[in-house]
Amino acid sequence: MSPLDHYGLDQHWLTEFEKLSRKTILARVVRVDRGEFDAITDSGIVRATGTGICTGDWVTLDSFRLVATLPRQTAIERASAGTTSDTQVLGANVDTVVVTVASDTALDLGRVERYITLAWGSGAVPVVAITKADSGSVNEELVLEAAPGVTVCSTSALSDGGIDSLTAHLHGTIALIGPSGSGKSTLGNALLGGSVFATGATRSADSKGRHTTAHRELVPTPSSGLVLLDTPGLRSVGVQGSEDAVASAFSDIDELAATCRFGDCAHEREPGCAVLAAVDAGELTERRLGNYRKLLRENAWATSRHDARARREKLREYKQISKSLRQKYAADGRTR
Ligand SMILES: Nc1nc2c(ncn2[C@@H]2O[C@H](COP(=O)(O)OP(=O)(O)OP(=O)(O)O)[C@@H](O)[C@H]2O)c(=O)[nH]1
Ligand SMILES: [Zn+2]
Repeated sequence: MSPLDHYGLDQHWLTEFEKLSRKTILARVVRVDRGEFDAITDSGIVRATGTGICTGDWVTLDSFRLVATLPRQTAIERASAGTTSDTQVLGANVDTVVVTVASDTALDLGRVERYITLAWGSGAVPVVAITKADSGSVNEELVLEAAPGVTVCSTSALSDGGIDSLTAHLHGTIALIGPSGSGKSTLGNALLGGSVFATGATRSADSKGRHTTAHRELVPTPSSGLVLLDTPGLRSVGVQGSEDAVASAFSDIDELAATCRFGDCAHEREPGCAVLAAVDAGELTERRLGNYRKLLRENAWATSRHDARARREKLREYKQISKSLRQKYAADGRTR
């Protein structure tokens, strides 16, 4: 058996690889540092050079240099905070995104919805894991308001509670995402059956947690055939570029909207609005509808900002071309 088999190698990647040059070797990116990365190959972990890749990517190498990145099947991308319109890829080729929600922290349903939107937007399937079920009051029923149609499992890494039933819902490459201190690394270790990821003691006063996972690293589980990707706690999660992801995360509202009287109903005050009727009937909370609108707005804004940047880059390119053409004509003029 090749080490790659433990890192999620399947027929899809073999087929993709066969389309490329046979002189290279197939590898999967396990960990990325500045300009360098660790990758697993047929003959174990190697250190290679290259940029533009992220943990989870399938790549080809030639003498420890990156040659090509195979097309990503999924990518967890978040809009980075601040004024740029850059996105940050947190992990590639992830099959299941486990969103961790700590039972001992005040439940923030809006944040859960945000993470679930991020997960659907990646192309992977989200699963919610309530962590620290041994100490806290957040339960599955409470979380389901923010996650209709999504599997929600209560777990405790201390007592091993719920780990097996969570594992039953996982397949392939798993990414753990959630706020700092929400128990991602501890859950990851429980899934691995050992201590691989560094865990941190939370500051008990505010339960905010210190950042303990500095690197995103792929680790195969010995028994269940899963590959785990631990991510650092995220302070902010911007969503962008995917109205479909918002529609998936809010499938209940999406389904209601299909039965509104007007096809272009904005669910503000239109007659025959099924969404507002559901709010009136107590079937949908104002909070959830409000967050749905907010994520749609944020998504539209990020997309337009992205388009504006693309236009600026195009313009800069044209200016560069016309400048070099002017120089060329000027030079031609002199020699003529
Ligand atoms: N009681 C209890 N405590 C837990 C459980 N899981 C995690 N903790 C504690 O919660 C704290 C944070 O856990 P981590 O696993 O480090 O959290 P994290 O999400 O990986 O944090 P970052 O790496 O900072 O993003 C640690 O003190 C853990 O011991 C659990 O099931 N029960
Ligand atoms: Zn409506």
